[in-house]
Amino acid sequence: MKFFLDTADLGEIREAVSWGVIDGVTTNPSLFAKTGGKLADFERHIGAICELCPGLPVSAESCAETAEGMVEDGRRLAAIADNVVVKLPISTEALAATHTLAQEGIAVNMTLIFTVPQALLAARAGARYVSPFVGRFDDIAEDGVEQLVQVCEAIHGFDFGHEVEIIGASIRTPHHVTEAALAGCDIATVPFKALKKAVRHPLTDRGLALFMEDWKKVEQA
Ligand SMILES: O=C[C@H](O)COP(=O)(O)O
Repeated sequence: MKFFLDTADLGEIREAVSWGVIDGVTTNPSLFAKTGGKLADFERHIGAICELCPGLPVSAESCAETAEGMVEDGRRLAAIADNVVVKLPISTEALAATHTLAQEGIAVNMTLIFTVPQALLAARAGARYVSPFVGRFDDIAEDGVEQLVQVCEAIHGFDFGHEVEIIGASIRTPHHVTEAALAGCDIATVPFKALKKAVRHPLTDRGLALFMEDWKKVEQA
């Protein structure tokens, strides 16, 4: 399974890319808002992310409400850099926009996917990436992992006539990362904080402390 970083923070992207584990970046309006950036800075900011990870897919979301608006945004976003993927929240308008953008060779990441039918429709319309959410199910006391498993089974068993990768999204914990991998996700998009947590384990910390202690004995001997 590949890892995308779910952030619009340039410092986080720079650091995680330096670890050699990042295969792409996903952003959304909430993540961009967190950076404190203004609307006028949005496209420049996406360009800066693309420069930090050349050749790796970077999802940039359109907030248009009509298919025409999404297509227009999509073309403009795709012109920022070759590695931009246009992110569209699923709706009938977004399906139509995806159909048009895909025919023009512009990759779409269809987001806010919570069910198998939504995932199938996104892929049928031409989405290159389909993003089922996990954590937001947990927020309403439902099982996000169960839905993720079903989406993976439904998508991977069908030939859509183009490549479709599943991005496990709304991943909040190392446990979600494990479940996404076991469900068969092609990619998990993980916030920086959760990615850092996934590196750690209390037994790793304890083992390292012991190694350091014993090494001091060797040094003193
Ligand atoms: O846009 C996709 C994000 O993965 C959503 O994550 P979140 O539910 O933690 O906001």
